[in-house]
Amino acid sequence: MGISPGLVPPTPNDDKARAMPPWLISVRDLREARLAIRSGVPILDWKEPADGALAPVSKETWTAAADWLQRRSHVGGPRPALSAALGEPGLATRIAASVPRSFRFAKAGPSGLDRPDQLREFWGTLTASLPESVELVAVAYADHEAAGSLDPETILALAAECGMHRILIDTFQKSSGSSTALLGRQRLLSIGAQIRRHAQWWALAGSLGLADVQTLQSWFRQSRDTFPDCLAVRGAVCDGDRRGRLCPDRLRRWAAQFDGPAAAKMRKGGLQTQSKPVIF
Ligand SMILES: O=C[C@H](O)COP(=O)(O)O
Repeated sequence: MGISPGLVPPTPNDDKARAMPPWLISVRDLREARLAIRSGVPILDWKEPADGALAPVSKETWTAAADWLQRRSHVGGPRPALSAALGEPGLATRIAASVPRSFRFAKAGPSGLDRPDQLREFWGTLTASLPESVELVAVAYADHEAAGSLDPETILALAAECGMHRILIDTFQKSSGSSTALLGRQRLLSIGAQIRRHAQWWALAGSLGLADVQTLQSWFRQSRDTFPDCLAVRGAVCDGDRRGRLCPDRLRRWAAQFDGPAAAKMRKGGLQTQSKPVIF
């Protein structure tokens, strides 16, 4: 079971890319998506940040995003991969079937699911509902106690068992610090190593600021191969907090960090379709 070619960690000769992976921005509408694209973001995560960590946008906005992506294929230029946030379990299972086929990824929070069998069943239901072309990403919360969910290490192990290729680590509450502060150096290094042992790809989110990125780079200096494959951001690129609008100046500051070969490769359309997890 492998990782999509376009999302494979950078090659050993690619020092700059190894130092900084591609990034992802959460957007709530087309206006924000256009702004994010101008900053060279290869993955757009569609969510309503004012309604929770993984709250979805409306189905109409999904459709508008899919149409916009389709139009971009006619005019040329970078085509981002689209990802849909589905919310937490109850809502996610109701709306998963409506995710447009042209979205690459979907993810749902595991809050309230504190037993492995519950999480397996949840992922199975979502996988059966999502269009075949949309890959389900496993989510673990750094502040899992607040979410009433399993801890990240247990979720990673279950995801590997279920044949899932991609993991997002985020924070459920957006007021209790960053995922780096919550998990700390030893746990994040160990999580990175656990993910690599299973040849999985991972994105790290959770109130990340540029200072967190520097901290991560220093923590992972001795084990760059296990550094997150993607850093996912919202609050730090907004006016005010994550519920505000994307801020062009902040986007520029972040974009300067991510202008590496790995991001360029992804912008050229290196993402490949991933097969469904085999267990479901
Ligand atoms: O998936 C990315 C999240 O939306 C990150 O949001 P945040 O940076 O506000 O925690």
